[in-house]
Amino acid sequence: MNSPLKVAVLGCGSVGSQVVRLLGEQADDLAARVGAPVQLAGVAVRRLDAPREVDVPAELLTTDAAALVARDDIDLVIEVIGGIEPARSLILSALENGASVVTANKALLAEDGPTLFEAAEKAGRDLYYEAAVAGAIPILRPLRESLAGDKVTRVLGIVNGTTNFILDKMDTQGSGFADALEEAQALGYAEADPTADVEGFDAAAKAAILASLAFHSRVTAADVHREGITDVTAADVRSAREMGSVVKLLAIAELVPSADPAEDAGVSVRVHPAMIPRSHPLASVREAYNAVFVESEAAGQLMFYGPGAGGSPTASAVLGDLVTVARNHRQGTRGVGESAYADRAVLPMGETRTRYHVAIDVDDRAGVLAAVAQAFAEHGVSIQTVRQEGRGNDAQLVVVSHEASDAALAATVEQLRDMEIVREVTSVMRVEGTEE
Ligand SMILES: NC(=O)C1=CN([C@@H]2O[C@H](COP(=O)(O)OP(=O)(O)OC[C@H]3O[C@@H](n4cnc5c(N)ncnc54)[C@H](OP(=O)(O)O)[C@@H]3O)[C@@H](O)[C@H]2O)C=CC1
Ligand SMILES: N[C@@H](CC=O)C(=O)O
Repeated sequence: MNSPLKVAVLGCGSVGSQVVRLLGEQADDLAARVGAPVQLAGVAVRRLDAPREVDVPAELLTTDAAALVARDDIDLVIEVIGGIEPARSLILSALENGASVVTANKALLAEDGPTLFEAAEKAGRDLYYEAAVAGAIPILRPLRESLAGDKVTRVLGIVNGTTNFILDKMDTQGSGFADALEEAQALGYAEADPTADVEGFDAAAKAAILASLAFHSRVTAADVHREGITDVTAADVRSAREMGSVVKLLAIAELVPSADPAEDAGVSVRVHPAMIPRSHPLASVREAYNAVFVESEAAGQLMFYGPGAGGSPTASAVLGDLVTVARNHRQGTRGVGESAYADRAVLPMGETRTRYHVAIDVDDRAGVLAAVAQAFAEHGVSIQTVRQEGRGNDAQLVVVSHEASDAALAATVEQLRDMEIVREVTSVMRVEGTEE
C-alpha cells in the first residue's frame, strides 16, 4: 500500500462532523478505492469545547485553521466552515501549499469562484465542490463532464432544502413559518444564518454555479434575480391548493433565444417562489429533498433527485469528491477544470417572461371584472383564466395570466393597486409548468 494521504477538515458542524465520521467508518474502503490510506490529520473548529456529533481525538482538534492548512504534510483539505472569510483565505493558502481542496461552500464559489479556480489552475491542484449544490445529488459532475458534448438550454429545480421543508410543512400540515424553520434548523438543513435560506441567497448562489457550468460562462450570485419565501403567506399556499397547485422556491437558469437563431440573446437566472401544478414532477418533491431538471438539445430532459441538505447526505458528496481528488493527487494529475469561455449577458428580470397568479380583493359591483381585465390589457398582459370567489366584502378575483414580461406585470399590479374598486392585491406569484 502507498503512503497515507493526509486530510485536514476545516469545520466540524453539521457537514464536517459527518465527513469525519465517514472518514473513520469507511477508512478501509476509502483506502482501497484511492490506492492509499486516507488519514485524518487535523480538524479545525471555532470552539474546542463545543459538543460534537462525532468523537474527534483531542490531539487532532485545533482552532488555528491557518496553521493546519500551512502544514507541509497536508495533501487534501476539506473546507466545510462556510461563508466568505476565513474560508477563501484558507482555500487559497491550501492550494498555494500544494494541497487539493474539496469544498461545499456555494456562497464563496458564487461570489468569487474565478479567484479560486485560477489559484487551483496555477497550483496544478484540484478544487472540487459537488456538495455545494443540491446536497447529495450528483448534478455538477454531469453538467461539467457527462453533458460537456451537448448544449444545455435550461436548468430548473428546487435547490434549497430548508425552504422546501418549510413550504412543504405549510402545505401539508398547515405549520407556521417560524415553527417549520426551527425544525429545519434542528435537522441541520439550514445555513448558520438561516436568512441565507429563507431570503433566497443560498438558492441564488447555487443558481449562479449551475448557470456557470451549464452555459460555460461566469455567473455570480449578484447576477441572479432573487426573491425568498418570507413573503409567502398561508393565504398564498391555500390559494395555490385551491388551484390544484403548490408553492415551491424555484431556481431557473435558461438560455434566452434571440431573433437570430444562430445566437442567444443571453441568459436569465432567477430564484423566486412559484406556483406549480400538483401534477408536475417538482410538486412531489417533499421535505428537504431537491430536484433539478436539465434540458439540453441532444439529450432532451433529464431529472436529478435526492436529499438536498443535511450533514450525512452532504458528506456523501464531499467524500465522493475526496476520492476523486485523492486519486488524482496520488497520480500527480488534475481532474477536469472549469470551461468558462462563453461571454453571455445576464438579462434583466424585467425582460423575463413568465405566467402570473394575481389575487385581488375587489368591491363586488357591476363592471369590476371588465375594469380589472382592462388594466391587464393596457400593459399587454393577456389573461388565461379568471374566477371570482366570495361575494360582497369577501369578493376576490383570481387571475392567471399568459406569459408576460416581468416589467409588464409589475406595471399592471401598480395600476391595480391605484384602482378605486381594488381593496388590496393580496398575492402576486409566478406560475411555472403546465398541467402534464
Ligand atoms: N448543512 C447542510 O445541509 C449543507 C451545508 N453546506 C455547506 O457546508 C458548509 C458547512 O455547513 P454546516 O456544516 O451546515 O455549518 P455549521 O455551522 O454546522 O458548521 C460550521 C463549522 O465551521 C466551524 N468554524 C466556523 N468558523 C470557523 C473558523 N474561523 N475556523 C475554524 N472553524 C470554524 C464551526 O466550529 P464550531 O463547531 O466550533 O462552532 C463549525 O464546526 C457551508 O458552506 C454550507 O453552506 C452544503 C450543503 C448542505
Ligand atoms: N441550507 C442549505 C443546505 C444545503 O445546501 C439548504 O437548505 O439547502
